[in-house]
Amino acid sequence: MLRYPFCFSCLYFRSFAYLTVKDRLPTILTKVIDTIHRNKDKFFEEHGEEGVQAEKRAISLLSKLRNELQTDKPVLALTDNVVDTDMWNQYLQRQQALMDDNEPPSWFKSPWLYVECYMYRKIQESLHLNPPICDFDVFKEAKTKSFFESQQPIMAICTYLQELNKNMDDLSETQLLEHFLKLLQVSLWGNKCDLSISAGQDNSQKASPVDSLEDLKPFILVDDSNLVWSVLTNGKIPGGSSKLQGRVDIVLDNAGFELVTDLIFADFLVSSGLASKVCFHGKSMPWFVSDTTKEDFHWTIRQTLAANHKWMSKSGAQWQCYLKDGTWSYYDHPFWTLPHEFCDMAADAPDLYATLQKSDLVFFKGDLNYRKLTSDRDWGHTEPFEKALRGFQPASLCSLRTLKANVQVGLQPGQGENLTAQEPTWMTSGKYAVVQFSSPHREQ
Ligand SMILES: O=P(O)(O)OC[C@H]1O[C@](O)(CO)[C@@H](O)[C@@H]1O
Ligand SMILES: [Mn+2]
Repeated sequence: MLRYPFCFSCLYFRSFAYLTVKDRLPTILTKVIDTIHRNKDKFFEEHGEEGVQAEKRAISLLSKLRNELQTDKPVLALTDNVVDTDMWNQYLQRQQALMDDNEPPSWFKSPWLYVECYMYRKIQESLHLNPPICDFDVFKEAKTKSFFESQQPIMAICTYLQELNKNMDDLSETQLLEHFLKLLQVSLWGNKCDLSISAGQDNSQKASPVDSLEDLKPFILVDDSNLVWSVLTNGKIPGGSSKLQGRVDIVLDNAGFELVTDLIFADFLVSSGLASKVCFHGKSMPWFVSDTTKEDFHWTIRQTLAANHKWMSKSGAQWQCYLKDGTWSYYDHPFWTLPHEFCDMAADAPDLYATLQKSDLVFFKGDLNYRKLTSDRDWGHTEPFEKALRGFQPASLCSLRTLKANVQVGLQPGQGENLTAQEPTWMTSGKYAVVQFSSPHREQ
């Protein structure tokens, strides 16, 4: 039987996992409680006294949750009876079976990935159990703020895109490749701007993204962009003129600036003819503070369209058209907000796996997706990406991720050790990134 490294958990005092659960998660919960409380008047206006009672009950459930987390109590089964409740409760059973001495899984004695996802799902449960306010997005304010705080760089990349679109037909293949690499990297570095690593603090993009790409290049630890380009050009080396014109999927991460960079990249893929169709995948509930929901996705496009800036507004209008005519589509699937590693997808969400199999290339944005791709385990840094995927290969795939958790595979011998010696926090600071590719069609 194959043996895999251990999952990260909070058992190791001072580990990043431990500090996240001990410090960052309670801070996020406190902010959630505060947000719900500050919206009391809104709940009253919308639902009368029932809304106020719902607000009180939700806060009391969340305070209880924070206390259970901080005192390492057992993780409890969910009781809200919605579409994914059974999946969560079955997963708890699975965790229980893995525990030594038949102890119940608890906050600090379970895999980090599991308890972190569980906290976000429990926030949702506290709202589900209080129906008048069950659709309230506790992170909406933070996501909106991050979008508005990034207006300058958003204008800059929309202008870049529209200038490029005007001249698209005259570009040589080499020029096309250059623009492809730039916009891929803009989308990559857009992942710096998540609000979970900063426990909800402002983390928005301030500088113009295209200008800083050259300076950021040394921080890309694995760069498989050429392999991604090969897929999009049917394996032809620059100089040929073949374009794939196939289907690209983007498994989204954060709303705000990062989402705009993904939309820009998707626009480029379609307007250049490299892809004929883009399918976006988002979360079906508020998740890890800044992750994109269906509401965030459409809100962002509407805001871009309504902006008082010619090129932003033109971009937003184009994106609306792509959605209307089916060139772009948005999907959410409950699997993205389960705690499962992606190698479980084929068995636990076969419909989603089959959907991804129809794609020619799937981008996975962000750190959490990387943790799920690699099962959040303590792999050696030189282990091949394919090995860490543990059979998850629905299609050619590429992770675009800035490092914010201590898993990283596919490095050169000595690369990880050198980084650790120079900069002990290289895996969690968000300063480094990877463009990491894997394909079922690739010779290993
Ligand atoms: O938005 P991303 O890139 O998935 O990052 C989510 C963050 O949450 C974490 O799971 C830690 O809370 C890290 O992995 C990462 O910092
Ligand atoms: Mn995120």
